Amino acid sequence: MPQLRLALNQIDSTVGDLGQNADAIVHWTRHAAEQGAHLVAFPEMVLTGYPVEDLALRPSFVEASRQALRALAARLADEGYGELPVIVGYLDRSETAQPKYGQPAGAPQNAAAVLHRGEVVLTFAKHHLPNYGVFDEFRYFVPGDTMPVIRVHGVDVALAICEDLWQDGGRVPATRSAGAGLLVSVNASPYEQDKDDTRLELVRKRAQEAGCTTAYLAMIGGQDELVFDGDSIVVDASGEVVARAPQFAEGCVVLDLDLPAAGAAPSGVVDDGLRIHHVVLSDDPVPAYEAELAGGYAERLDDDEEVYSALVVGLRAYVAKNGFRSVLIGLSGGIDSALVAAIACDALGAQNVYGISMPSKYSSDHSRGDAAELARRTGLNFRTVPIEPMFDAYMGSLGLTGLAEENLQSRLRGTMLMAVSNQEGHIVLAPGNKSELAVGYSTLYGDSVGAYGPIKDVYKTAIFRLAEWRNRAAEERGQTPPIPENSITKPPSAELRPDQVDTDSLPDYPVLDGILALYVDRDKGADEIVSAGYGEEVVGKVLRLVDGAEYKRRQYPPGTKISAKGFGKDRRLPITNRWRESA
Ligand SMILES: Nc1ncnc2c1ncn2[C@@H]1O[C@H](COP(=O)(O)OP(=O)(O)OC[C@H]2O[C@@H]([n+]3cccc(C(=O)O)c3)[C@H](O)[C@@H]2O)[C@@H](O)[C@H]1O
Ligand SMILES: Nc1ncnc2c1ncn2[C@@H]1O[C@H](COP(=O)(O)OP(=O)(O)OP(=O)(O)O)[C@@H](O)[C@H]1O
Ligand SMILES: NC(=O)CC[C@H](N)C(=O)O
Repeated sequence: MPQLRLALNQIDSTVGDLGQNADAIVHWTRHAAEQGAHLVAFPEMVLTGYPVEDLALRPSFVEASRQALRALAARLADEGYGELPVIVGYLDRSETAQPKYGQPAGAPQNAAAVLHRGEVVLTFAKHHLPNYGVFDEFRYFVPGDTMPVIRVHGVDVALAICEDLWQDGGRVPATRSAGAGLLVSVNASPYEQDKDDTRLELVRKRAQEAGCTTAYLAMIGGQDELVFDGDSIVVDASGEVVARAPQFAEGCVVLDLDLPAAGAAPSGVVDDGLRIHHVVLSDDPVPAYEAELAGGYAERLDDDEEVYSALVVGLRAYVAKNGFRSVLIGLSGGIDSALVAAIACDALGAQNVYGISMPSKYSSDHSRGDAAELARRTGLNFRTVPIEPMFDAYMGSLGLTGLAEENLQSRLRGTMLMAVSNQEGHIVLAPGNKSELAVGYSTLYGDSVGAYGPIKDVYKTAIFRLAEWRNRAAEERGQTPPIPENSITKPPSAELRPDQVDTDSLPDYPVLDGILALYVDRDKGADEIVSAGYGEEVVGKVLRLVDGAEYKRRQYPPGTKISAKGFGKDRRLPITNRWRESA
């Protein structure tokens, strides 16, 4: 059996930065060459970044991607890596299919290419286009209709792109029909809780269907609301795991695979009308090499650590990729802003995190003290600016009462945060959680101001769990737990009027989150939620609040998605909407 040394580069790329992405590909190809690799792969659309959204509709960007691909092929050869075949995802256009929006050139395609000896020797487009959740690929792309197979050192390697593995039919059975000895799938699969288990089962199943070792190469990093968690997987033809890369870590998995020698060159049309496109790069057996490398098996993170890591990676990517270094947070002494501050310190370093306590006449002593204690524990930059003089000035002019008076306090804090952001250049983090966003429990242009919402997809009940996990993790490492115990144990309160607590307006969080999980995440109707054991009255109230807060959510900043249904592209509801659920 020939052996093939495969290098899977689980790396980050930045949407639109063709130059920097090409540099990263060269860097990691050099690394793979130094490791003696015979075949090198990079993730889906690594050259352009993923997802490019409506940039795909701009012919200038499509051309730039095609041009960057050709330049990359030449550069790899110039730098001495021409003999090494490199699989690179990029944005292409079809020479034949008409664009959907009348652009002058052919329709855009989510494509990948094999670069060898300075040339683009093979290109192919994704066959199955995802069009659900956060994906809109039918909006942009036309599907590919070939089955790419490259012969590398006497092994036939079939190629696929992400969704090609998620749907039945297409390139997986075609890999078997083509008699390939290895299937390499390049991916950009956004993080969701528990998706690692789903992916593992998927890859095992598809390897058995394809009848060959299957390498699933994942992307790492973050793009706007999405986090890419890595977790590349290689399984053999029987579905046994051969290697698994770490989650949330950039790097290269290099492994030696025993693979069957290729037979006669595959040709013809196979499953789903896919025409085999077979390119022989090298029929020579693999040159002798010495060191035995193993891909290894990185242990999975536990559930809370995994979510927390996703929140850290998502925030870090957003801040860095948008050209910022520092963030600003209003610190109330409560658990939400404390958790956001802990995440920010882990993502950016405490020296880049700025917190302001902005007490009003309703702020309790403990809320001021807890905010200061958080700053002491984490080392973030801290100051206190009371809002009372500004509040008094507004009240003197307007004579506000009730909710208007309450919301004014929140808005003064929002204005203050934006003013300091303008003055000092930090971006403002919005500390709203998924429970609050669901029911509209925040003040528009008040505590909802900001550039990014790190915990907007985390329910309040999970906020407590994550805070406790982060403190426990610190203790286990012999460090100071970042979040003051009091911020975790005191009853949540907006402190906008005397003795206010969240439960004055909302059901207890376990009940609220239970209902939201059914209504928001699973689109259950009122009857089904009541049948699940929740009271008719509370269900009616929560559903009314959720429906009535759509306008507020639309104006909320973007933030890291961790669930299968975040408040972003996953859940698109009309703002103007008279449909109401009744139990
Ligand atoms: N469909 C629609 N499309 C566009 N705008 C719409 C609208 N419906 C109302 N509006 C407008 O929205 C505004 C009302 O919204 P808004 O000003 O936010 O005020 P509102 O939602 O009435 O009140 C804020 C609520 O959030 C609570 N809160 C505030 C701050 C922090 C926290 C916390 O614990 O985290 C909780 C507070 O106790 C109160 O219950 C009005 O200007 C109204 O005209
Ligand atoms: N006294 C304050 N000083 C600074 N920021 C504040 C203050 N009060 C509220 N904020 C900001 O407004 C956000 C909403 O806070 P609020 O206390 O109303 O409710 P919360 O959702 O329970 O949040 P938290 O758990 O952080 O207190 C806070 O996370 C914080 O960023
Ligand atoms: N880029 C893709 O095709 C991703 C789609 C796939 N179902 C996933 O979530 O992993």
